[in-house]
Amino acid sequence: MNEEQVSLLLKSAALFPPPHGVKLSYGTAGFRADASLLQSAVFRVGILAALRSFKTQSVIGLMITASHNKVTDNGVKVADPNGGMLSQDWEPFADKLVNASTPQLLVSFIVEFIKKENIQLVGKLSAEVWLGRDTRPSGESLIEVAKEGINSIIGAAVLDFGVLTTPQLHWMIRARSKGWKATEQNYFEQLSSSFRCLMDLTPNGIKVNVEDDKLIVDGANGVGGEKLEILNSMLNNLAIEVRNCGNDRGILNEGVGADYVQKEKLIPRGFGSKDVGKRCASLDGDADRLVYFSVLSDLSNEVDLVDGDKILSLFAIFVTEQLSILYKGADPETHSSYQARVGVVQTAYANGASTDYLKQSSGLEVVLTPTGVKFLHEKAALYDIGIYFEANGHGTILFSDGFLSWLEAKNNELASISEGSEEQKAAMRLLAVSRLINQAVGDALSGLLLVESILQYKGWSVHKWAGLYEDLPSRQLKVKVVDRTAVVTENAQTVVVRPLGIQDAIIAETAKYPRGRSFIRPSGTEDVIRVYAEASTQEAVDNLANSVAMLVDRYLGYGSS
Ligand SMILES: CC(=O)N[C@H]1[C@@H](OP(=O)(O)O)O[C@H](CO)[C@@H](O)[C@@H]1O
Ligand SMILES: [Mg+2]
Repeated sequence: MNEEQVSLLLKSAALFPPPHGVKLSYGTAGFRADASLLQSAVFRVGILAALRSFKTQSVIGLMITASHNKVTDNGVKVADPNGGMLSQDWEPFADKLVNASTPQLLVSFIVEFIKKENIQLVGKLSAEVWLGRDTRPSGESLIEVAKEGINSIIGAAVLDFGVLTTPQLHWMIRARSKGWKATEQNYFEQLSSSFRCLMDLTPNGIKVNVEDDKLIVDGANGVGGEKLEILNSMLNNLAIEVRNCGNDRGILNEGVGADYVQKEKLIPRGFGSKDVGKRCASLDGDADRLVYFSVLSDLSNEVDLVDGDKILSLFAIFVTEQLSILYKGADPETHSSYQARVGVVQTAYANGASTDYLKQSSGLEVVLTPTGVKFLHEKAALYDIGIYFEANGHGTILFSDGFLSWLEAKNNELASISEGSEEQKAAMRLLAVSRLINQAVGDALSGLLLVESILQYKGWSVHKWAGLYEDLPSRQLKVKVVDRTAVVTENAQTVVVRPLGIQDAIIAETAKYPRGRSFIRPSGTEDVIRVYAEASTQEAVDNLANSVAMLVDRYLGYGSS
């Protein structure tokens, strides 16, 4: 690094000192905290994004969002050129950068890192970072801080796209690095045209009166509602009513949104007895999560939840069905030349009934990873068609390049010999799915359109779908502790290895309940320990979850030391 660069960094870093006594970690999905604590972190992630762009010689994304967290929180995360999360081997550098206590230390870490990574900051090479933010009020000023960070690396350019959903930015970055059209408008066009294509391929005989069959969407008072309205205006074969758009004084994620509906299993604000039995969906604050639900009765606030596990099951059913249609007509030789490997990926939060269902009914390979999309995505990418979902509704489908080129060729071949045949339609459907679904990252909007087209294709109501299998009763709780980093887990985060003794206590407690299962882990996005429990009845699972929460408090709570 030359002198000019060093002095620019020292000068600008001095404007954004890190808050005293706050240690931040890149966590499950970037740095998150109360927005007032984030200026320094965002500035430094701006630097990191510019360096990442120099290193990869591709456009990098930087998103300001705290997703489902409360409106006063915010966060920052980086999208890599493939549209996925920041490569995990850069996370320790991100932690080091953000927690450096002085500008001098910050600069010395940067110097050391660019040497280690052999990043060339000089010569003809340049860098470019694209910015997006959700609708949090603090986002406006944090975006400006991110720009300061990026601009403090000489040769780095910045493009600010304003308010976007997180998956839109990831999609745009992926499209850009593949040399495709990459604007927000291109995103809407690709989603709407591939959705239309899927709807056109719906088998004859399914007559749908779209007005009677309206989908009602809870936008979490965030960015998703307004973007869905735009998408909706480009579709003419689906009726969507969006509520909780954030323009009716509702507060982001407060009593609304996918996280609330999935974790509390209660109806979001703005929904009520008038909606009993209707097909409803809920997005989270940055629209990368999607769950469906129906209002159970006008006497209670409870929902019949159709969570990420059931979306995963629906996608798996559809994909395997299309593959078998495609293979049926193929001569055995061609067929054996490409046997697509299909795999599904879940986390320990997946309802046990869903895992059983997927294994038994579809015979698919089911893999478990730790929580966090970065882990699921990585595993799903190992298949020709990898479908991953977290129970909370974050997930997508990944298609391998090899499979897609085979599929394109197959489609062309079928079009020339048997245009309009069932086999060719199956090929076209799978191709349309690969364009509709956001292959960069889980995306509530593209996921929603895929769900809608599959329900139409199958002629299924939300109730029929919900009845694929019955969820085991489950409960999630959060416990505030002195130091959540004291909890160390292994085995896809299902076994606690520190503090000593607590795992045995959890096992002993769980053994008291038929079909009992419980685990704890530190949240990567909130300052809490999460408790998950499952058992054969709701009463039993509530007791189990409460007992485990008490164990957490005994071992780690404020009275524990
Ligand atoms: C139980 C749960 O839903 N955890 C969520 C939540 O992470 P935690 O590390 O559990 O706070 O936010 C992540 C980012 O959105 C998401 O990937 C993850 O699934
Ligand atoms: Mg989110």
